[in-house]
Amino acid sequence: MVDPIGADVRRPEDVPAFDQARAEAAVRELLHAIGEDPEREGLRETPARVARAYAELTAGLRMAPEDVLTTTFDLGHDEMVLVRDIELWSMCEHHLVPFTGVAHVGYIPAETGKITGLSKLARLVDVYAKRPQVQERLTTQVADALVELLEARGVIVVIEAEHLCMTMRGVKKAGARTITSAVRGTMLSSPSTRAEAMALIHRR
Ligand SMILES: Nc1nc2c(ncn2[C@@H]2O[C@H](COP(=O)(O)OP(=O)(O)OP(=O)(O)O)[C@@H](O)[C@H]2O)c(=O)[nH]1
Ligand SMILES: [Zn+2]
Repeated sequence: MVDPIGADVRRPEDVPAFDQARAEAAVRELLHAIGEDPEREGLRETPARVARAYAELTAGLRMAPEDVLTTTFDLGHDEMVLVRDIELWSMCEHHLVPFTGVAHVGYIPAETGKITGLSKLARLVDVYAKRPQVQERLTTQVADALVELLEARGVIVVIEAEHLCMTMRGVKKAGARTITSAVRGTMLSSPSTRAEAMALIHRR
């Protein structure tokens, strides 16, 4: 099943287990294809290493947001919470090379004051970053998970990233940064709330 922006919307339990042997065979084949000799000393362990690396870099495919938003507290705090500059490494689904940057994640809790641990916001970013991605979808998935699971009244997610597929190949424009945002609830309906969040995000 695919959503309008092409996301894989399978439940994590419906995603097959990572197939180490198949990934190793594919990397060996890729080495052949580029004209290398996978049997030479320096490359002998490479297919296994690359496969393990891909297992780690795609671990988010086998995780759901509720696996990381485990700790919620009813603190009665209903004002904005914003974690800025969350380091981000993901993998562009067009070229399978990294894109990297920062995510800023802010929300206005539900009226009950239901909040989560700050580290869980960073873990949530990783659930969606550790899979083949496009930046726009990553941004909206993080925002929608906070609306759904925390019942947050307002959410803002801003991601600033550099795509290595634009830096090391293709147009080769180092330093170009892509900025995406997803805004929900009161962050959308109240310009002053959104302006406050933006000011906090951009304060240096
Ligand atoms: N919207 C969006 N585009 C992305 C993202 N990551 C990579 N891309 C773009 O995806 C596009 C794929 O374009 P194609 O023309 O199919 O592939 P290509 O020939 O390799 O394109 P070039 O990168 O321009 O050489 C490129 O323009 C990439 O810059 C992303 O996160 N979001
Ligand atoms: Zn790319």
